[in-house]
Amino acid sequence: MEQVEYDLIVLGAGPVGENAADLAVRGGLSVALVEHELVGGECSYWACMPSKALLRSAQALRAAKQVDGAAQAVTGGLDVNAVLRRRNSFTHDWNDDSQADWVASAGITLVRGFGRFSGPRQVTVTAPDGTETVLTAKHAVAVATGTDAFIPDIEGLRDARPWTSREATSAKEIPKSLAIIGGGVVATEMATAYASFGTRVTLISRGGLLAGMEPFAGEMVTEALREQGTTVLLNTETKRVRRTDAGVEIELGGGSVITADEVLAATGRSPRTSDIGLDAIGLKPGSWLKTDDTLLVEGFDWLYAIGDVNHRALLTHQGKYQARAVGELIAAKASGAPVSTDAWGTHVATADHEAVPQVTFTDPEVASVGLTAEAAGKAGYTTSVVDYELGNVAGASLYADGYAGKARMVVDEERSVVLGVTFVGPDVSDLLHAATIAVTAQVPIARLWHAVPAYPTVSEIWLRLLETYRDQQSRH
Ligand SMILES: Cc1cc2nc3c(=O)[nH]c(=O)nc-3n(C[C@H](O)[C@H](O)[C@H](O)COP(=O)(O)OP(=O)(O)OC[C@H]3O[C@@H](n4cnc5c(N)ncnc54)[C@H](O)[C@@H]3O)c2cc1C
Ligand SMILES: NC(=O)c1ccc[n+]([C@@H]2O[C@H](COP(=O)([O-])OP(=O)(O)OC[C@H]3O[C@@H](n4cnc5c(N)ncnc54)[C@H](O)[C@@H]3O)[C@@H](O)[C@H]2O)c1
Repeated sequence: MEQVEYDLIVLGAGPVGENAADLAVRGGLSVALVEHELVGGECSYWACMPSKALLRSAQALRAAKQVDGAAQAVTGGLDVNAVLRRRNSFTHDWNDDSQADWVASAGITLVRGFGRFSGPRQVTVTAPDGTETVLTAKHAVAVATGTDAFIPDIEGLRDARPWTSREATSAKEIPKSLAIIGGGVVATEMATAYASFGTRVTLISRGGLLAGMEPFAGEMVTEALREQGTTVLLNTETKRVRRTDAGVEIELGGGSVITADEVLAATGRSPRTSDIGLDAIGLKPGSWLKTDDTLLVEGFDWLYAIGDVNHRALLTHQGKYQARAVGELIAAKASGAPVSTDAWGTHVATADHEAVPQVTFTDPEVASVGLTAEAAGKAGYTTSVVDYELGNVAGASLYADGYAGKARMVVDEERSVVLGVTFVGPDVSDLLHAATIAVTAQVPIARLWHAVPAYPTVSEIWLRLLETYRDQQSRH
């Protein structure tokens, strides 16, 4: 059995593990990056990239159809085979050579195989041919193993071999009908994509859609999905699922039965920690790895958890943000350089708490950052809520005929700063970063008036929100 020592071991080469390894190498450390599937992780091959590729073509088609003059040039429908071909180009046909080449060029040692803790600071990697290598970490181990799809305990569901996000994002053939259980981001995005391919989609949510976001986001997406031909069943329990010769049969709470070729379980995620030897270091297998803001796992001074597996914010960009903090922190600690761990310091992931941006790529898109009005109230802030119809902005009316959308800004009255912003509308995703800067930098409202949006862009929504806020204030 081979034994090797590195300054840092990173377990899992998804986007988050890759980034942590890169930053640590840049800080002068030797790093082993352990991966048992594809370098690039879920995001590159079965999540962000293929899902967005599946959505983009229909979005472009819709955008052209919404502009008189361009609409006349749209004489055909979506070419689904071309969409799948384009998706395959983003996943490199599920081949990770280019990412493995990047890892090597970055000076990181890629160790192919399945890693498990075999003791403190020690990871044993079982290679595909069964050989074992024991890796020892001089300074730290960072767990970046991500998540699997969570399949709930619905009678018959597991036996019915449901699709998860993996099958939905990598499908080579498009089913004629698809039932989706769940009302979150995966459910709404995949309903949007498959409906655009002509699949008969039935979405079954036990509540509303997009819980945790501003309520109008879920309401507008529900309405849009229905207009796009999806059957959206809200407040509906899934009682039983059964695979038949023809596909699947799904019994709902009220006793009615729906049938479909496939069923997609879009019901959340579970941490990939059940088989990584957590018991060898005194932790419970299968648990989320809870961390402090330096991403150290509670009770350890050498064990970090980054990305999805720590359950702080299950998003690639947020995990990469954590990875940068951790890679630089471990390198700084190893060299005796100063560390910066106060709130908003270099080596902490402060933004995870109240400044997380997210885009849901439905049509309309939902782009949000920070706290919703409800979350801000629960957190004890005294707030004002400012709403504006996006379609009334001159830039939006030029952008698309009949542009319909909505924006909300949540203001902290005590500090006069923005706590959260939500945009719902066609192609609003790139409006989001200005909002993220306003929220993270805690830009005072008085100064925001000096950030002048160019006329006539959709960004003028900022001016409208400020004017509306001013008018609301003057009425009080
Ligand atoms: C359908 C879908 C769409 C999404 N779209 C977006 C989006 O548009 N934007 C966004 O920000 N987020 C999106 N997400 C979330 C995003 O995919 C995750 O937040 C991100 O992949 C987390 O990165 P990670 O590196 O923590 O984990 P992962 O990407 O899951 O990578 C973990 C890696 O660790 C490896 N690994 C695990 N255990 C071991 C082991 N024991 N030994 C060796 N290797 C191991 C795995 O093989 C994997 O390669 C989406 C998720 C889904 C499901
Ligand atoms: N564009 C993006 O940024 C993007 C896209 C997709 C996924 N993601 C990330 O991936 C993660 C996973 O997405 P997701 O949609 O799977 O999770 P989610 O947490 O967003 O939604 C899960 C849904 O499943 C439902 N559900 C859970 N258990 C159930 C049960 N027993 N019966 C019926 N319904 C049940 C919930 O009510 C909820 O509607 C999210 O946290 C998200 O951040 C991000």
